[in-house]
Amino acid sequence: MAQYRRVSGSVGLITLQNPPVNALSASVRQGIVDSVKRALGDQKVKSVVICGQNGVFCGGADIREFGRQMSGPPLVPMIHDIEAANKPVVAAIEGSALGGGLELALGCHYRISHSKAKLGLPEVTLGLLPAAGGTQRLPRLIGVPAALNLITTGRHVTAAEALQLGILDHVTEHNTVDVAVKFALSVTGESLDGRRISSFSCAPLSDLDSLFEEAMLKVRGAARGAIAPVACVQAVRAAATLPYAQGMEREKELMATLFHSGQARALQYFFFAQRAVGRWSTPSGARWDTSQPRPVRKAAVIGLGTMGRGITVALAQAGLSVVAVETHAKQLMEAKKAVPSMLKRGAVRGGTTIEPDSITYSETVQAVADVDLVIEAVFEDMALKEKVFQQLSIVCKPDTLLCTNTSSLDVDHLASQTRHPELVVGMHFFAPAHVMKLLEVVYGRRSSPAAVATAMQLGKKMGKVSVAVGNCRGFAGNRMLKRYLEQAFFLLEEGATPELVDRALEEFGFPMGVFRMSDLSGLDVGWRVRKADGLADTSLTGTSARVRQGCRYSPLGDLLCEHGRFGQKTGRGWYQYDKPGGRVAKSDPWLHNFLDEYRARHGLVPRCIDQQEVLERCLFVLINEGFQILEEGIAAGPEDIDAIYVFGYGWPRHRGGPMFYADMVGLERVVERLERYHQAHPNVPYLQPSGLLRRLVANGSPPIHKWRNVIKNRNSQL
Ligand SMILES: CC/C=C\C=C\CC(=O)SCCNC(=O)CCNC(=O)[C@H](O)C(C)(C)COP(=O)(O)OP(=O)(O)OC[C@H]1O[C@@H](n2cnc3c(N)ncnc32)[C@H](O)[C@@H]1OP(=O)(O)O
Repeated sequence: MAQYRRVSGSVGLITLQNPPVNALSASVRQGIVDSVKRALGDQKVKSVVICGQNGVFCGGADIREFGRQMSGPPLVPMIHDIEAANKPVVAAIEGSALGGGLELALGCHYRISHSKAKLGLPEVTLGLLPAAGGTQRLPRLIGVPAALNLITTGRHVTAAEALQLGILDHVTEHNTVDVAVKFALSVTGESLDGRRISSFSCAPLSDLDSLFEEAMLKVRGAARGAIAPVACVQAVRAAATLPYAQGMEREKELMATLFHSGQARALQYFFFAQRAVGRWSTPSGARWDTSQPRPVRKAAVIGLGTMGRGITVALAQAGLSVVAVETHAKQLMEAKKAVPSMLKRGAVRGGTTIEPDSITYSETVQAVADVDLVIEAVFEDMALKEKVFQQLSIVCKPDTLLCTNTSSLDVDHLASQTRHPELVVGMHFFAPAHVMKLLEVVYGRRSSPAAVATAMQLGKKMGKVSVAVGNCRGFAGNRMLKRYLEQAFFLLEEGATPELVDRALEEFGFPMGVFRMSDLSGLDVGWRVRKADGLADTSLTGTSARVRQGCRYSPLGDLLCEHGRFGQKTGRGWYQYDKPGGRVAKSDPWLHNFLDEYRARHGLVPRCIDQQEVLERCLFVLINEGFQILEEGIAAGPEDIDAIYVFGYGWPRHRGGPMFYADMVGLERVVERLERYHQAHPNVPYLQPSGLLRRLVANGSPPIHKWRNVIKNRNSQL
């Protein structure tokens, strides 16, 4: 809806009304069309102001309407009519002017904004382009390079930046609508000839071709295989090279290629999925809307290795005062140097300042006596962590929340070491902890709703996407990753190379294939875990060398570690690097020889493996584990798993996440391929489709937003 009234005698005030963000639904568009008509037809009205109710101008098109039968007046002619009006129209921007919201404002003759507002054209993040004239008006208003940047990244800019770029005419600290009405009165009767952006020409540039070539290279590099950024560049190019009307035609054509694409569906699904993970629940009935988080003002970090340092920085950046504890003097000294410089770099990036005295350092755990929350980040060793939790339970206030940053160990067992197991949860950060967006909040059997709520809220305060998951080996993310890694190893045994596997995954859209990623994070990490589990015994010979606990096992990773090949840090891993710590992976003839010899030793005849098999084996097995995790209630819904994979494991966002991908591929096909691979590899039990996956197929493969019903109701017929 849009409300219309006359104010100050001669200003027609149109207020968009569609909470919470005044999205341009069919009824809002109809309301605008009707109101503009009324204002222009009313002789008493000399100028018009458009604003949004509740301090938000407009969050853009109503994303929930996409993919449905479109109704109501279309945006393009609506904005065209506003621009063509013979009375000045002023946009009064508060809160957000995004997507279609900013395009509406660009159709107005003037734009006045509150200083706290954010503006942007984020369509690219939804797999679209700004197709209500945004790609044609913005370059004409602010120049091609700046418009290219905003449209291809979708970033939101502050009012101050928007003013500097020339998007806004005025920024105010006062009541924006009042200021806009006053302004509208002041421009009554003035010529509008120079105010219609569609009549502008783009500022000429000397080397247009190389500008667009560079832009194209940049977007292709940033999001492998994503089609929307490419279309955005093409649309802006049309603005720079064609008259407005032809540019609009090109914008429309390009939008048509995107609008119904799988990528747009995936990105729009993911937009809502990110928000759904905030509405967490646990099997014991704790929920986001009924569990009260505790205030956390002072926190502590135990262990200042790579993870502990990152967590310390993340907490300080969130405005907490932090006690950073490291019992090894040398490590403490190094951390005291590293943390401030990480903070400084973060401040430069984010334009913030952190009080240096918000962090105090200590060599003893006694220093955490008065904190509200502790995050343990010591070496991944259960005996060591047990000791730390026993100590914390004695030293801390009785109501202090005790969190562990373990990536796979049993949170319930750690809780059992304390006096208040209900106050223990996992907070699983991803390296680098101050940069990576993902936080897995792991609730144990006895974690209280308040403990889970507090960790979830703290994650949000740190700018993370916090996902609540249950306690099991590897939680959700690493448990799925294990299956993916194992398949990659098996593929090498069967004849693939690291290059072939990585190429397939990178072409799928991962920033790094599994072997490059393994070289980056260090092969020794998994090796230590496998050794602790009694799996990494390379003295075994014959068939038992490749079998553990009755299942197929590949000792390839263990063998590489025994050769001292830990990845980038040693300059050798699945690839070779020019020096230890080198970043550029090169194919390594030693590794290929090693694989040949390994296969010969085990009587494995290499076969030709294509990209499709790589993708199906690696991804479907990971997806299958995801279904198992849903079945067990470790994750509450597919959105949780998808958020974990996009934010923590580099799953390409334009593919929506593993569970959404399964929905796109078709659950029946996933089952059929898994069954086929299981037949070929009967000693790999987790290639068997999970019970939930089969149940969904038996229920007619419902779309992903209905899966929760099937999960909730084991006997559901939907
Ligand atoms: C021919 C075609 C022509 C034109 C095409 C135009 C394309 C577009 O305009 S696409 C839309 C572009 N806009 C956006 O991408 C903005 C999306 N929204 C946001 O970024 C944020 O919501 C926000 C506006 C900055 C507000 O943030 P915040 O205050 O943190 O609230 P949220 O939790 O994000 O949102 C609250 C609630 O609103 C829902 N929502 C937000 N925006 C939209 C929207 N554009 N359409 C529909 N729904 C929207 C959001 O999902 C939340 O609801 P939940 O139920 O919690 O999911």
